[in-house]
Amino acid sequence: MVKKIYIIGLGLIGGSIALSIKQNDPTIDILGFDINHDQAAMAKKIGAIDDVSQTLFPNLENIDVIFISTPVEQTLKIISQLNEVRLKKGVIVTDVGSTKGKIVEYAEKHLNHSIVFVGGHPMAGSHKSGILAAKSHLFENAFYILTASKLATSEHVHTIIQVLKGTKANFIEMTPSEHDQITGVISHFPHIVAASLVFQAEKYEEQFPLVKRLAAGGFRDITRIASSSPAMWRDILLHNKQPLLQLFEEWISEMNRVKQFVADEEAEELFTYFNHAKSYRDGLPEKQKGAIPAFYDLFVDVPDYPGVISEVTGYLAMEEISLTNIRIIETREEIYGVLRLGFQTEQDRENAIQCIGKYSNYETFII
Ligand SMILES: NC(=O)C1=CN([C@@H]2O[C@H](COP(=O)(O)OP(=O)(O)OC[C@H]3O[C@@H](n4cnc5c(N)ncnc54)[C@H](O)[C@@H]3O)[C@@H](O)[C@H]2O)C=CC1
Ligand SMILES: O=C(O)C(=O)Cc1ccc(O)cc1
Repeated sequence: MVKKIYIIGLGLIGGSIALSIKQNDPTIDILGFDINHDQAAMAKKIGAIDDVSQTLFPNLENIDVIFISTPVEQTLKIISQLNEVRLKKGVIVTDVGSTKGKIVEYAEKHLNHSIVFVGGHPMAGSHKSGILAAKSHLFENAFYILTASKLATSEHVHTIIQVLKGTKANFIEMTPSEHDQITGVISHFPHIVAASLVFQAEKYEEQFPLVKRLAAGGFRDITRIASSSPAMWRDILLHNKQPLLQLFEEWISEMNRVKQFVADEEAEELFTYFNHAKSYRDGLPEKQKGAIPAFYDLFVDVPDYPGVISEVTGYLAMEEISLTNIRIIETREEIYGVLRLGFQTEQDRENAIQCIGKYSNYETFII
């Protein structure tokens, strides 16, 4: 039975895990540490953890499970020191890193046999960092991948699943190599593409200063993840080198294929290209959160006067509906403006439609 947990790294993911564990079982005692003391203090203030440790390795002899939720290079450094620490025999150590191969291999090679390592990766998150972005429901409906090390039994894996029950995630087991290839294609490589599109636009801005002002809508959507933590993504790319090198090759040859269609004005091939992409994408599961989560957007036609944003957000606050994003779309010059509101879940968006309809006559629509 898990009673005491230690969380190292109290940012977006460590904080969200702490909140979900606490919400599900307040009797579990959570001790936390972060090299950034303000993050740790804030984690305690918002009730994510019970106590802050002032050092990385305080007395941990009564800790049942240790979560390492730091950037992946830091995770390796922390694992490398665990053998020197007095820990409970059979303690389970798990992590949340976006890569698994290097971490699990390192843990298997270096940890003594009284420490059981189970790799973990919640496949949801955000481009935001830090404890203030943490949410107890961040992983609801998302996949949470577990990659057991050689020493871990199904009982150890089950213990981690039990501890993380409050995340309401869908747990799935795979090998570290499967994990790294899959996340390479659906998460890591798309981050590289997003950043490269931003570079391309920035270069064009020298010649066409309007680029920045016109880069709204689709461009913002496809490049949102380029706003993620640079240090975190640097480490992820360095950890997942081989699968990513393979993906670069495949991507470049795919770009060359499409480039040729354009050069040769192959209308039919271009139609087939987009049509195939559309039908595959349209078939992706919608309700499940993926590594790159969907945000549920709602558009509201509002009159263009000062205070209208606080009016609408005030209605949502009255009904305790949380927003993840808010933006005014300024491309129209008529009397009405459009407010784009982002929600974490489809249910929140549905509640917002009802709420705005109840308090105002503003028209809401979904695209
Ligand atoms: N951001 C995301 O959407 C997701 C991130 N991940 C993984 O989760 C891990 C953490 O990412 P985030 O929570 O997003 O980052 P974050 O930047 O919000 O939090 C990381 C925290 O770790 C602390 N930290 C760094 N080095 C430390 C050390 N040596 N000892 C103690 N604390 C240390 C930082 O001060 C920071 O508070 C990364 O490995 C990342 O790959 C996994 C899923 C989603
Ligand atoms: O912001 C986004 O959409 C992300 O891509 C979140 C994310 C970041 C890292 C992960 O390992 C998993 C999910």
